[in-house]
Amino acid sequence: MLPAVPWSEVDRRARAAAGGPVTRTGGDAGLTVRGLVTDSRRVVPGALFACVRGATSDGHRHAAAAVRAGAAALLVDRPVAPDVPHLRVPSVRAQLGPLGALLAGDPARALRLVGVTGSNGKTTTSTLVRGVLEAAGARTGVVGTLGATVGRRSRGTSLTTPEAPELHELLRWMLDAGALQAVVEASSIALDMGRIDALAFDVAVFTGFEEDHLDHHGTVEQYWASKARLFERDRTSAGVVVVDDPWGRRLADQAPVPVTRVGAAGDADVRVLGWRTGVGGTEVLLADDTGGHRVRSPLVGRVHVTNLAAAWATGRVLGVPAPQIAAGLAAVAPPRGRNTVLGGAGRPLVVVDYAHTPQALAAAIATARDLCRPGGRVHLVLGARGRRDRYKRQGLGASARAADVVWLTNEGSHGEDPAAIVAELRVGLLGAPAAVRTVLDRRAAILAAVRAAGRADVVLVVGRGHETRVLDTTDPLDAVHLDDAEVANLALIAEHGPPAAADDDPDDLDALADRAS
Ligand SMILES: CC(=O)N[C@H]1[C@@H](OP(=O)(O)OP(=O)(O)OC[C@H]2O[C@@H](n3ccc(=O)[nH]c3=O)[C@H](O)[C@@H]2O)O[C@H](CO)[C@@H](O)[C@@H]1O[C@H](C)C(=O)N[C@@H](C)C(=O)N[C@H](CCC(=O)O)C(=O)O
Repeated sequence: MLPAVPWSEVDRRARAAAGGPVTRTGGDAGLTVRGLVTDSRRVVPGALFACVRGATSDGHRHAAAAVRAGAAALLVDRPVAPDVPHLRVPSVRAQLGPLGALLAGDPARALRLVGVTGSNGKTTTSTLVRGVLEAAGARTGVVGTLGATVGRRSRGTSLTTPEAPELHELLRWMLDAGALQAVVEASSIALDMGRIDALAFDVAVFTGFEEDHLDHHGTVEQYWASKARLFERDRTSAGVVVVDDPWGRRLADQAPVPVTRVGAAGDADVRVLGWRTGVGGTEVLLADDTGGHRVRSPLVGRVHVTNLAAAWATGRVLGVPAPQIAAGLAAVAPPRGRNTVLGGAGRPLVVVDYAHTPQALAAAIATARDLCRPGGRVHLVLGARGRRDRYKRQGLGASARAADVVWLTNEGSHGEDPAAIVAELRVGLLGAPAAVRTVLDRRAAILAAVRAAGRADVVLVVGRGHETRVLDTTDPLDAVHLDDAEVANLALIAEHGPPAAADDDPDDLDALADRAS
């Protein structure tokens, strides 16, 4: 249960955080508020309702509804309901972190915190870091794209990084459940919009970078700058940075906090010396200041090599002994929709992955190629989400050229014409050696790919990963259930029968070729 906080205390915290004048109106000495809410449809009696100006709506317009739902007071930047106790501040959004923390009882002060950012690999790395910290004996919560978890309890979230009040409430929930530590996925948009304000991380992790979310950030430089903010002194004490791309290298060079460099480069502090991956998992050979280490993980795919190395480095920075880190990494099960491997046992393999950027797609195709049996082909089921980051589509098509057969399909058009989205993907595929087919119905596309695949082949279904809802209109209420892994499993059974009893697949790491980094 969230604490009841005196109105005067809210006023004091708001003044400390504000960059300009704060005016308190109404509210007698006995007034308390419980919980900070930014959506009028979620107000509970006694809450403080923050009127946030957004891109499509303005919370000030919903203040009356919030009061009707029982809001005890309002946080505003212009007067809207003079009779209701309110605090007027220069920026409501800028107060969400400080006041969200206060109204959740400042849980972050009692938790050791790790923040994870990067274009790809945030979810996997967060899950791995949690595994490392739990192996060291302390209960650890995690919040990110897959929701929030502590112990065996989970809660759904609608954003990768929730709005600050929800995030602080989740940290309170974790603390109350006995957590001593928490791992927070920090998206660039969240960093930009202040969703992780009022959190001081012990370690900030950067998993890598490629162009994304330019609809929001405008330029790549701005996108990088948003991520780099996590490495400022007021946000973290230390950094762990994958330096395999120039943006990571630049971050490691410019960060004002001590940084542990991770990657294949000779000057990396945690250096990847070699790796191999297959259906049985991934093995990475690392070197750090304590010597060489062999890390084994059930996660499948080359993209996880640096995720594992970054989680290793985070454990080291937090003082976890090497054997416990290795045990923790070995015990973490693959997160849902991150190179989830289905099939095998006499049937083609199907890999379901979240890859939705050109580089992530290229890496996913390379992993699918690693998993093919001799002579096997890669069938790629590819779409692109409507009404978001349209500039990525031709790049996705270009990466798809590395597949043998490409099944272009719908990935949730959000009101756009699915055929027009596919046409834009096709531009990147012009002249490609790959055979390209279009099946707009996503279920039918997955089924067709699985039907066409031989025993040595791999069907790679990308874009949605763990997601189970798909939307083809602009009204979120029209979203329907669609789970790529579920469809692929049904297709495997329909086309190739149930798994054979004797599994003669090469699911032993020793059967796999070594790679030198
Ligand atoms: C760009 C962005 O992040 N937008 C978020 C932002 O929307 P917005 O500013 O347009 O808000 P708005 O809809 O205009 O509403 C303004 C205010 O009025 C309130 N309201 C609105 C209607 C109503 O009836 N009552 C009411 O009180 C809203 O709750 C809000 O506080 O505030 C909303 C409420 O919190 C968010 O749902 C919305 O996320 C949208 C849905 C979104 O899709 N965001 C994505 C792009 C995002 O943040 N993704 C990142 C990155 C993921 C990754 O790593 O790839 C993430 O962290 O999830």
